[in-house]
Amino acid sequence: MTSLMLPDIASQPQAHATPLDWVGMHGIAVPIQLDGRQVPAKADAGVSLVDGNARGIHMSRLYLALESLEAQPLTPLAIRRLLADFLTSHEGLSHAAYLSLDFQHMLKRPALVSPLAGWKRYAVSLEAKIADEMFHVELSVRVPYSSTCPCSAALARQLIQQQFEADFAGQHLERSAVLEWLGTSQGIVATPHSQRSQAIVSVRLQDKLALLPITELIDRIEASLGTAVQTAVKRADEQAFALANGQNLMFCEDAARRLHQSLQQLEWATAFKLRVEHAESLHAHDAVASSQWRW
Ligand SMILES: Nc1nc2c(ncn2[C@@H]2O[C@H](COP(=O)(O)OP(=O)(O)OP(=O)(O)O)[C@@H](O)[C@H]2O)c(=O)[nH]1
Repeated sequence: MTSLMLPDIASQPQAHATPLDWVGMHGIAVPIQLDGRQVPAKADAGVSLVDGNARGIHMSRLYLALESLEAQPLTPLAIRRLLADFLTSHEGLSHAAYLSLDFQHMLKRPALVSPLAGWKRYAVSLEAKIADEMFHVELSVRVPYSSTCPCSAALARQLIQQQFEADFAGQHLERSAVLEWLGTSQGIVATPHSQRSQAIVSVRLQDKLALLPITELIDRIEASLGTAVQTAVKRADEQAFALANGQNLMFCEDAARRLHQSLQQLEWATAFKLRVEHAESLHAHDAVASSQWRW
């Protein structure tokens, strides 16, 4: 049997003419090219089905078009061309084309003090579409960081002051005795709580952008939050991290405001939304703040 004789169900007329917003495939395995490396990604690819009389779209045409991602670096232009291919291959059937990509972006990060370095893995997703002949692309990243509660820090300091009063009341202060006291957990009786936190940021990119600013966005987020989680850590690095956290106390509101102000400076972003989640060690629930700009 030749392919000409195979039944083509998708092309058959449809009894109930109802257009559909999105038809396609979810969770396709595709290799993409990032920073000269091949990275495994998961794609959702779809088009609208505006011809309500057509039974179905041509899934294989979308699937095969995705092969272009393997052969070139992932850029906004490459994504735009791919979406244009989706539409060309569905002429008369579709007006809108969609692509989502999920992958992990690996970055090597230096330690704070020691000459060590290690890898960090960031969850990245891209949402792109051509609709009403306009191209839109949104880049989302999930960035872990450390936050120390400012209220908890103040309460701990107060307890240390009270302990100092109790231990040294009425005494002539000996510098060496105070120094020794400062180095004990009987003196420094309380510590503030810290939490591993996450910033989830989505940025709508300018449509003429030549490159995908994934690393730039992650760097911007980590710089504005101040206490990124670490990779390879020796004791000197851990001590530097403790100092950085002590000088960077923040509620989730502080983190969200900092991020908002910093993201507004991005030249290549036309809109953004952000959410920060502080996985509290004080509670079994999280403290969360979110914000958006022109979203
Ligand atoms: N439209 C549609 N196709 C599906 C679905 N599930 C599986 N398929 C299959 O996807 C395969 C590819 O469809 P097409 O792209 O139309 O394949 P084709 O007709 O050989 O390719 P063209 O000649 O390019 O149209 C077919 O074998 C369909 O049966 C579905 O829910 N909808």
